[in-house]
Amino acid sequence: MGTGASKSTEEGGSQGMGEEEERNQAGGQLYVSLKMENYKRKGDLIPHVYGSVPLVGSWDSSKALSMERESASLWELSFVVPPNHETLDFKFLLKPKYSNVPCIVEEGPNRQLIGGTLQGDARLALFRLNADEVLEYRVLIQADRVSPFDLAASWRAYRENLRPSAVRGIPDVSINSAPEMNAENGSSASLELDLEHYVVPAPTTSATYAANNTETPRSLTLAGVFSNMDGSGNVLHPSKDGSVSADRPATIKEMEVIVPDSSRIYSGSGVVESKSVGTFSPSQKQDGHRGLLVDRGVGSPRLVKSASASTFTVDLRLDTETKNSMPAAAGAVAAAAVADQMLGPKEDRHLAIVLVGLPARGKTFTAAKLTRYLRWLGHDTKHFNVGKYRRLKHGANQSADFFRADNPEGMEARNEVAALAMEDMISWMQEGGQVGIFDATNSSRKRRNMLMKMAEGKCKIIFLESLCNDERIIERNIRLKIQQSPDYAEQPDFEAGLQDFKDRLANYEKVYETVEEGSYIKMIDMASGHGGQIQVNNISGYLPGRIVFFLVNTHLTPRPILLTRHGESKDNVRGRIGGDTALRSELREHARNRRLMMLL
Ligand SMILES: Nc1ncnc2c1ncn2[C@@H]1O[C@H](COP(=O)(O)OP(=O)(O)OP(=O)(O)O)[C@@H](O)[C@H]1O
Ligand SMILES: O=P(O)(O)OC[C@H]1O[C@](O)(CO)[C@@H](O)[C@@H]1O
Repeated sequence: MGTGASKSTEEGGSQGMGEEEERNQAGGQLYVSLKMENYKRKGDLIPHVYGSVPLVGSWDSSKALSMERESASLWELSFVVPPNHETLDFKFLLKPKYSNVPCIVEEGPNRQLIGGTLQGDARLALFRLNADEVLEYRVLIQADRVSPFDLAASWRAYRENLRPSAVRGIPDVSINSAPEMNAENGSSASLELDLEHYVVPAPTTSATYAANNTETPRSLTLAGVFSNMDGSGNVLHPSKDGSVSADRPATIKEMEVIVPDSSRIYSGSGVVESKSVGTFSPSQKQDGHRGLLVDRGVGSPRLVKSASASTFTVDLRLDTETKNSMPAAAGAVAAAAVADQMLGPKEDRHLAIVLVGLPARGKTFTAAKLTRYLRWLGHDTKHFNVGKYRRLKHGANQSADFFRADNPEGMEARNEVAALAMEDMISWMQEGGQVGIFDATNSSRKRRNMLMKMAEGKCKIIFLESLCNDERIIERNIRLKIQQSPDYAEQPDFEAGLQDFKDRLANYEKVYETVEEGSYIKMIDMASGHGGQIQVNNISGYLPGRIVFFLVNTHLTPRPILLTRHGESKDNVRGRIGGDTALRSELREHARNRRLMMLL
């Protein structure tokens, strides 16, 4: 018989509430393992699990998580939830891995997991194939509390070996299994948290254009509204999450790029003074987030009001207490992502970062970097680029006239694709997505009002405006855009492309309205190499604080990274390589000088 042999069940009766709460406080997550015995594959039918929360598909069988074959006839699905997770109703079902038909849901009421404990009687899973044929399988459901350290170790082992491991007795972590290329063997699940997905564009040599890596319109796959080429030769590839991505190496044209002096030296104290100007809501609370948060060793920003009411200082010194109390562990990222999906009031779970800025102000660049950072912290984040939607719907060869504010067709077309991208982003959030990054110029108050209306009651919006007053940087950016953007891939004449982009920019400049409404962060001259400024208004909460911290610290200009070998060590003198002995004493001075050289 299937059992709810969870640790929590056994402990539930004997533990006092205080103790249980204490254990929750101490961190750790519940590692839930669902197993089905003796299932021999019937055609392409594979056991799946679906249920009431986004993690298991929100009762949408097409998003059910497929179980993986652990041995010839034992199937398993495991995931991590916080100990005080929402009630999880779920059922087993049989269906093909890449299709939703046939879909045979197990008979009987929903199974229910509360606090890692299976409610009610454990029972066989019964699948009625037709009037005469019923299949029965024993299922095992187990929840174990694991510490962030064990999770981290298990996660690392998984990443390193890509096969089941049993570090400290903990089975492998498998979260949000997604369809993979090899449908036949049904082995290792791929992980939703593909932290390497994003490539930050390197300005001069990047072969990828950051906007290509962003989300593709849902309607592209559903209704065929868009063409399957974005006008620049991009081929659309189905990806593992069922969406489609487009990529192609940018056409590199011969041109000269002027790279301004990028040196930015911070003082050794780690305190950046007056980098930020503006208001910061006193209601900011670092502890307002209920999910497990991962300290990535970067600390939290401490925003200290200075004597002047309108300025504050960002203190970047690490809070050693916080640093030591949380593991900077990859495995805990997984737990954080799951915890974030399941905890907190619904309206607080979704954040939209809406970029604002004239063309060639680094919006896409910033959006891609921020996406990667937030994913790295464990937050489910997606980047929606309206330019990509525009290219797919209207082709990539629109001239500057398309972007004139007094061109009603152009305006309608632009607003339409912006609304489509926003709709897609909100739908994705309603399916459990956490942070959406909405990347367009959003350069008029009217457009931003439209977005705020669409977001009402669904997500919180923070505008992130990029302003740049340095003509040299703008010129460099524009030249890079002509080189890399699919908008100019078909334009063989670099100068003609340059002129068209400058005309486009002029059209935007005529009607540009800087952000003065709502919650916003302004990045001003951040790429100038002279520090720049960040202004914030009406920003509060853990995640927005992290975002400000990231933007303050991010490097926007190319800079050298110096690597150096250590000098000759005492072991080296004895002919040994490796070990960890001290340097030859006469080399210590040399090492000190070398460190100094690197700091300069
Ligand atoms: N804060 C910034 N200010 C100015 N330039 C920046 C900034 N951040 C990055 N950049 C540079 O801007 C260049 C162009 O960036 P990007 O394509 O992201 O611009 P964009 O604003 O999205 O343009 P568009 O609206 O035309 O798509 C990048 O190569 C990057 O080096
Ligand atoms: O419709 P908006 O807000 O101008 O923003 C989208 C447009 O911004 C751009 O990035 C401007 O260059 C275009 O690629 C894109 O079509």
